[in-house]
Amino acid sequence: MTSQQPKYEYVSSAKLPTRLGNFRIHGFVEASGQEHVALSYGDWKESDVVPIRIHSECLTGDALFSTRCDCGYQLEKAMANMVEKGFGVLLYLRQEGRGIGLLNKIRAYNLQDAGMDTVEANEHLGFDADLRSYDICKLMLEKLNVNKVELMTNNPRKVAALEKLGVEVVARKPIDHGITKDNKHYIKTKTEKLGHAFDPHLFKD
Ligand SMILES: Nc1nc2c(ncn2[C@@H]2O[C@H](COP(=O)(O)OP(=O)(O)OP(=O)(O)O)[C@@H](O)[C@H]2O)c(=O)[nH]1
Repeated sequence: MTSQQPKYEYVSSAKLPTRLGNFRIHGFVEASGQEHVALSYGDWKESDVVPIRIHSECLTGDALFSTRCDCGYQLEKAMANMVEKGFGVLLYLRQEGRGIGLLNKIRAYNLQDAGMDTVEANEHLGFDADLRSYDICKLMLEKLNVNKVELMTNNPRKVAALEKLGVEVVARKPIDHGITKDNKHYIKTKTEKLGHAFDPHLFKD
């Protein structure tokens, strides 16, 4: 009998003091070699509903303070919410640019500056609007002893993906954070074309 190689593996964890509080970082790897991390804050019981954020990598927004998108604002707000609540988990997935990668995202920025929206720009480059997978989240949550979640997101695809994986999503917590003059159009497109649950009044001038 041949043993099947696991698709995802837990690797290691360590303390991660941050500007927002003392987290722990947990490393995971896919069979393809793609690395991902989870951050945990505080402690919880198996029966607790744990506030979580599933965040896809956005180097420009998360690390370089870009205001073209709302990513960096949401990341910070989600981590701050966990500290305020006393516990929580961030699943940080390395799927940059909704899966098209950093350099294609930069190409897409140029197309957006020339008048396309974020979905049209992806399509122009030959990609679907959203190429992400959330399958690894199941192993990450199991490893962290999380059974029931309150998911911080405006993206209905994330809720559906978790439910399909058998994770109990007790509630969705909206994260309408970080709307700027630079990203208003981007967020409006996510709402109109990708089904994100933003309140339309947020886009009014
Ligand atoms: N293709 C493309 N991707 C972008 C652009 N701006 C940001 N992104 C990517 O969009 C993704 C945003 O992911 P998340 O922060 O998980 O959020 P979301 O799917 O928008 O949903 P929320 O949970 O509601 O925030 C990241 O992978 C970013 O790199 C863009 O202009 N074009």
